Amino acid sequence: MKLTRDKVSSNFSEWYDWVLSEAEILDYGRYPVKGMGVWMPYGFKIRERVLANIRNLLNETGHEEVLFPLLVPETLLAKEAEHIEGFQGEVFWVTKGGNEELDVKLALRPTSEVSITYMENLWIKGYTQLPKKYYQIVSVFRYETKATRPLLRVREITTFKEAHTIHESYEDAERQVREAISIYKKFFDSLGIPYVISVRPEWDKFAGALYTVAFDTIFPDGRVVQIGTVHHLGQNFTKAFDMKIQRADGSLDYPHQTSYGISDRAIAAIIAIHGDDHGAVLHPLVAPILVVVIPIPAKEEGEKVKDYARKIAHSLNSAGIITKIDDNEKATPGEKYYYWELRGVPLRVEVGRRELASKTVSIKRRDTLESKEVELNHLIDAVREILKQIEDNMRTSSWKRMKDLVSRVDDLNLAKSRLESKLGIVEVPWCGNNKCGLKMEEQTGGRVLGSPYEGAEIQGKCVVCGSPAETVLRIAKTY
Ligand SMILES: Nc1ncnc2c1ncn2[C@@H]1O[C@H](COS(=O)(=O)NC(=O)[C@@H](N)CS)[C@@H](O)[C@H]1O
Repeated sequence: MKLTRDKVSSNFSEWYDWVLSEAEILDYGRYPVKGMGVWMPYGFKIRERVLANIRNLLNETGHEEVLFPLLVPETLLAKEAEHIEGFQGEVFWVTKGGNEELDVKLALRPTSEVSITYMENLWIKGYTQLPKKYYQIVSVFRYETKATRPLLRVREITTFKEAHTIHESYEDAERQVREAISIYKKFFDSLGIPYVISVRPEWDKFAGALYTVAFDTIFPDGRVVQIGTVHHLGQNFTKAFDMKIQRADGSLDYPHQTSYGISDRAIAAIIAIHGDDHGAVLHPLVAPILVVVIPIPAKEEGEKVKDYARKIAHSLNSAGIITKIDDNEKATPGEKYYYWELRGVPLRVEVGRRELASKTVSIKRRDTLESKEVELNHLIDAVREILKQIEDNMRTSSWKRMKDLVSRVDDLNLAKSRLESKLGIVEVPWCGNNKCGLKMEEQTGGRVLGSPYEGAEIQGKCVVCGSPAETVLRIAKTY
């Protein structure tokens, strides 16, 4: 399937499904429950490496991993009015145990604010225990009624990395929002995934939040995907649970909370944004195999070539560079190239009689498909250096591709036509009035992502009402 990566291509969706199934990452659409797929061994290893990455970032910033029950009683979920209202249509309910009707129906958690606040109310009595930063990496369930898509819009999110924090003051929770944003920046930067950070509009914040800050990225088809969100919850949930703590000045008050989460969409972004015509291009940080060694069969000296290949694989593995040798007799080198390129292995080492004779190896990069000859005794350093170059190249090229799809326009019709032709994100001057913001969605057919979390240059006139702009609003076609 020919797919030009840089053109905003309509068959991105087919490419995406093709890579996930052909590379045996995820078997999606065949398991007999809509919106749920099966992680296959290779994909499961990618998933484990992504989770290890976010775990490290959370653990080194004082977050403590916990594990809450999957089932949430309706009485808890209903505590925070806006929250239950927002999730009402998205909850899977358990209503029976064996042959008995349950007296209180139980939700499969769609997210865990109410479960965590309920238990914090038992655990936390005073400000000396604060702040607390918990997180869990669990499955959450949402009865999505729009078309489901593997990893992007599923009914079981299997890698929901949700963090929940609690603080003595609004300001300390605000500081935590900033910390969460810097953690998510590090996470996406380490994977070379580009993003814009926006404060979601009032009408599109998380149900139960004071405000929501979201990370959005642009997929190769030009559509925008929300890949992470950070919410300041204020006292909404602690008031709903009547949870008061003793403050430093001795007064009793409701503590303030935040929550933030990244779902399977992070893996969807790694596959979609870095992939190419040959399949996945895996980031070295999450690739289950970093180097595949392929011996080129030779009539004479065939055994020597294989020994040479085995020696190379052994020295790379001993240096901690996960390497696999593909000495499958039944496949030709060309078939092996196709097989491992589809799976996005960052480096391929080809060794034949020529390399044996000259004590060199030929290294082929998966990201640029460039080859280079390397002396055997420089192999380890060369591989390490090239893996670093791959990381840098993946990040810079994906940021450039995204930046080319973000444009500033000062006219609503131009914004509409831009979204229809190029998709991506348009930024228009905005007076800050929600009425004007909603009008922009109506008139462009796009969705308002919100205003830049940081660094908006404020100039021009609101494209709807003409009054002086306070900031810009980002509009896009989203998943
Ligand atoms: N059906 C879905 N499939 C895949 N990812 C989803 C789905 N619904 C939401 N997400 C992702 O999950 C992230 C967090 O979800 S959320 O509703 O915005 N926020 C929360 O649930 C908060 N409790 C923070 S953990 C979103 O940013 C979005 O990227």
